[in-house]
Amino acid sequence: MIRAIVTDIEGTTSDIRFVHNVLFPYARENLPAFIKGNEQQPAVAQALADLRAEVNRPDATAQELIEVLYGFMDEDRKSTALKALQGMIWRDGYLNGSFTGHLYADVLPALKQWQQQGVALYVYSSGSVAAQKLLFGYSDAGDITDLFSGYFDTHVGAKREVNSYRNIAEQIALPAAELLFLSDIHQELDAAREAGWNTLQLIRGEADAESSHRQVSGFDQINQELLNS
Ligand SMILES: CSCCC(=O)C(=O)COP(=O)(O)O
Ligand SMILES: [Mg+2]
Repeated sequence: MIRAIVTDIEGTTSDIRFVHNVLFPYARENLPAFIKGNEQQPAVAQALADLRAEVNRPDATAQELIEVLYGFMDEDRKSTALKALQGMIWRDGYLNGSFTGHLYADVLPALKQWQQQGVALYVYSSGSVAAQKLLFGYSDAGDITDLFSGYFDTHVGAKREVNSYRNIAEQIALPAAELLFLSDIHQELDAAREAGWNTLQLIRGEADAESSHRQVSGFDQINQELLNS
């Protein structure tokens, strides 16, 4: 019996094109001005210190770190420091109405139904917890953050590592066999399954022939039978 569902965002609740064509370019364009204008702010200073440690360059200047961050963005590196800074930059974009967080049409009705059935809902994304709360707080359907009981980011570990799912299960305080992870990426689902979790793959676009996970094309296909099986 599934007692908690943990969902990925990009490619699962939300269109990958929203992340790659709207969020990422917005962070890119605003990065230099944001760093230069805010580098003394404690949260920004902490992220820059984490980045210096990550690249083992303790004396790197803000300008040098901006170059590092552009390199990370080019390779879509899931660096915790980069993700923290992107989330801070996106905040302005959500607040000034530049965009709202994309949600597939099948997501909100399913989340509401699962919550009413007593299934606890969580988010796990490489995007920072702050960025996750912004996306769901300023979503196409308004603020839906009250649907979720908790949020996890790379502070619990990377999404393709088994230990990350062990850490999440420990924090949710449920056995892995009662947890379901929803993601579009089979390598993430492989890691969750190795940790004992149930898995379902969202196929929002192209088929994934290399996956051994059960697949659905939307949250509306995740019915009671699937949750109980
Ligand atoms: C909070 S939405 C932005 C997601 C993000 O920054 C990202 O890198 C998506 O990575 P994921 O591993 O969650 O697919
Ligand atoms: Mg994804």
